[in-house]
Amino acid sequence: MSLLDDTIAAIAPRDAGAERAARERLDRMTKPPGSLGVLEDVAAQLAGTAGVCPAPLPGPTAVAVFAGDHGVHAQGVTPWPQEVTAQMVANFAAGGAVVNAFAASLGADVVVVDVGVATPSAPAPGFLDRNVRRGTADLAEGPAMTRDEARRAVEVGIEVARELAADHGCLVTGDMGITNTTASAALICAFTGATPDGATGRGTGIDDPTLARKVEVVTRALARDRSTDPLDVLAELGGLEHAALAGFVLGAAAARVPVVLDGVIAGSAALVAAALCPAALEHAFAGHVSAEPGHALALRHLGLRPLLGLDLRLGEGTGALLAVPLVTAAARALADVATFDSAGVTEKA
Ligand SMILES: Cc1cc2ncn([C@H]3O[C@H](COP(=O)(O)O)[C@@H](O)[C@H]3O)c2cc1C
Ligand SMILES: O=C(O)c1cccnc1
Repeated sequence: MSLLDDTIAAIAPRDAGAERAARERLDRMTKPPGSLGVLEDVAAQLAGTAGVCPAPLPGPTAVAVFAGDHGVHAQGVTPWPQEVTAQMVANFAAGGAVVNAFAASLGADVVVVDVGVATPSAPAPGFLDRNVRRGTADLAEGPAMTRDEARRAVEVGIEVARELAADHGCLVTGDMGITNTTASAALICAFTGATPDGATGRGTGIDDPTLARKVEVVTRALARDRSTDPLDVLAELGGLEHAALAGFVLGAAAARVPVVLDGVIAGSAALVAAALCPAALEHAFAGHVSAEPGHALALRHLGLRPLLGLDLRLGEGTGALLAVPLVTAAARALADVATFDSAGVTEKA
């Protein structure tokens, strides 16, 4: 069996008993039942993933930033040059990007993974060279990659999740890849049935003619015949970082470590993971909903409620990192808060 098959076979749904115990404890805690709203769902989910109530605090935290380049850049769907991907990889490794600042504010580790960047990067602490291919082919013209490349990039994500899960209790998705919102839109349309017009957004902030071109590119890619097999759809329309992110979600679920998803790139990759193994998403949180319109469509399809809505449209893992304190707070409340009995507080009549 391949690493991908083994990983899917190892993924189990959340533990219903631990989750029930969490719900019962949340109702006995010194607060009106239900008063923590969505954080009660977060706490119960954490217990279900850990298989024990209360769940251990979900830390330390690591964000994995998967980087890749895209042949569809040739279609003029972004004003940014492709070399910005490799330049930002160097910036992440030097600690100079927004993701580094947000991670530092949490004490989270940042790992940068070249899974598909067009040019090699210099070795650096926290940088992993797991390049599968130096950028995808142009998805407007034909398949972005082969099925074998897609599977190998998925397995990079699984391996990174497995390595990080050995000494982290909370995993966070990050991405870098100029033009990757185009591939994200194509994946979202393919998996949810959304229209290119509805799922395609302005990415880094493009003008109207560029947006029209981007919608046309996504429409053209989707018009090709393709199989419905999730790996084939990924190979046809996705990016190498999307593939690795799908694997990262699967690997976290197999290791029973909660994973917090970032924006539209992670959301589209999570659709691939869910198509390969629906139970994997039981262990995921949507950190936020980004300004990219396809992201809300992906989350709705996945049945995930975003923890934050801040109109972010950056990626890198930034929105997901901002949600980590909410996940930690939910876990701490479940673990620490007294019950009516233990605190001697009288319950409602
Ligand atoms: C300097 C810079 C830093 C970034 N960090 C994340 N992204 C984000 O923007 C890109 C996707 O947008 P599009 O599809 O429009 O190219 C991805 O690299 C994503 O991570 C960045 C983009 C830029 C320019
Ligand atoms: O949703 C995101 O994370 C996003 C949106 C625009 C550009 N880059 C990332």
